[in-house]
Amino acid sequence: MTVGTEEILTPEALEFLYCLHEQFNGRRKELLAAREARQRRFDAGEKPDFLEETKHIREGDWTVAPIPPDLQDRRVEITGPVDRKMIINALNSGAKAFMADFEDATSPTWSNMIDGQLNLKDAVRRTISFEQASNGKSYSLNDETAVLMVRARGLHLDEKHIRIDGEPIAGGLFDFGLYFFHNAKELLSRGTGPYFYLPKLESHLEARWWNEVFVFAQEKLGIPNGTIRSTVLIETIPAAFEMDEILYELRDHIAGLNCGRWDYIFSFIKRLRTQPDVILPDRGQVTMTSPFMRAYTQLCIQTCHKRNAFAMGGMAAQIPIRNNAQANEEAFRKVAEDKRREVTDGHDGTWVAHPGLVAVAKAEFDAQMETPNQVHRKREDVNVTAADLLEVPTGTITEEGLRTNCSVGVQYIASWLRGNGAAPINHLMEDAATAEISRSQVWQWIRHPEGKLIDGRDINVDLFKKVFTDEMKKLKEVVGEKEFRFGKFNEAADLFVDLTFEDEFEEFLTLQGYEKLS
Ligand SMILES: CC(=O)SCCNC(=O)CCNC(=O)[C@H](O)C(C)(C)COP(=O)(O)OP(=O)(O)OC[C@H]1O[C@@H](n2cnc3c(N)ncnc32)[C@H](O)[C@@H]1OP(=O)(O)O
Ligand SMILES: O=CC(=O)O
Ligand SMILES: [Mg+2]
Repeated sequence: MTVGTEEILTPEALEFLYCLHEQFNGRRKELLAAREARQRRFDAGEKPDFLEETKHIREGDWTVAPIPPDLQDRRVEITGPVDRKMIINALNSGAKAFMADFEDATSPTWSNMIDGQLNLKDAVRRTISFEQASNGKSYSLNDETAVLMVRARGLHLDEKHIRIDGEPIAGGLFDFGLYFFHNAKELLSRGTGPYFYLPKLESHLEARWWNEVFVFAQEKLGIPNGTIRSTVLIETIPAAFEMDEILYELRDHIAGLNCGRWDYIFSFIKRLRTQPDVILPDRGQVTMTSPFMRAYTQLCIQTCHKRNAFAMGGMAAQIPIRNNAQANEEAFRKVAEDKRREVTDGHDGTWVAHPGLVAVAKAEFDAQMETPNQVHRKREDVNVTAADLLEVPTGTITEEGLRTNCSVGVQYIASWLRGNGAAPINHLMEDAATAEISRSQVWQWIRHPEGKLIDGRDINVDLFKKVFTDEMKKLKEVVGEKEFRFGKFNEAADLFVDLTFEDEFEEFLTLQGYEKLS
């Protein structure tokens, strides 16, 4: 048993999880089935669009409940896995908030899940500390720390280690339920609150589900309704058409929306993958200045500010590069440029992946945002249509792009299978969302009639096999035979190939990956 399990899975906490599962798992399964049904409609050629039946909400005059004082200024939020040392580093980083991540940045092994809950429990009580065995360095919290927020797993993921009447509990209910159960009252006594990030929502009905979970959980613990505050990631293409509705459903429990750019690109590919006019160029060519990405971020800002909610920016992939000052400077320049664009557009804050980037992002926001947020900038000048959100980015597919997708995808999956959900690869932050882009591009390029390299060669199974074999050979040379064998690279390569060859597109690589995790 993982050390500390008894402290987290107390009889009372298990009873709480049981109640959440009983109340909400049935509806979760219906919502997942609704995603599948919608996919079939997209496969038949339907385009995502604003919903007719919720027009009154989009056109209505309403705002979300006032946002708590400690969430008013979120100009820089750091994100990271629920690892003990990283939690301390993130809370001490100088960022206004820290999103502790059970989703994209975490491989959901049982020990990661239990340790993560223990670490967060200690962090909330400020008793968290860490000794690094390799260099004897000690870690503890500074007097002033970031506001803690927790991202629970998405609706699609199960937590297979807790089964109720033979069924696994939802990963998201497990993460939310345990963090809330153990910490909500403590957080309130310390003048803050139970704050969450909600990932990968595809509709306002999913937001309604989360709202019902919150209402139920607060009542069960005797905590006032409206205490929980969540920030919903707009990181799927269907959700971009339901931003008002998502805010509306969660209006008593919302703090804002966040533009989760990497999953958004993945979702665009995944949901529209069979449509003849939809094919994306190399991953490196799809940027935040691509018109469809600008349309979505601008609409998010306008929608949030109209409802007095915050519009958070996203994650630039660059991270500090040690031992190469010039490359490091270039990485910082790119992050600064990204953050400058976000604050100029009207975002109220942004994400960074690394403590070394807090100052870079803060400088850009400080320079242009004198107030704690800029919710007063209503951006009434923005006029985004469905066609703008669906504008397919132009560019080219190169052999290099195909090779990078294979290599980076396998390197990330190997890391995830080893229990690390975020990894530095080619000096960029890679996590579950970025890896999904890589493998979904390869899947689509092989099958799409326009799946051709810039030199006219067809991207087919033979080309993929050749490129993939080459890339695995190169990887083996770089990491070494032994590391390749024992570092889960073979398993990762097998999974990448399986996902690529399955005609029925797998919704998330982490679903098959999870079967291989302990
Ligand atoms: C698409 C999305 O969902 S984005 C959000 C999800 N993704 C993430 O949260 C990624 C977060 N970032 C990370 O996990 C890491 O920065 C990585 C994996 C990208 C790079 O990690 P590393 O190569 O180990 O970073 P590096 O060696 O430069 O770290 C230096 C120090 O900073 C710390 N550090 C790095 N990133 C973080 C972080 N996000 N939070 C807290 N501490 C961090 C390290 O623990 C290390 O501390 P130490 O000096 O006390 O030992
Ligand atoms: O969760 C964030 C993203 O970009 O995906
Ligand atoms: Mg994401």
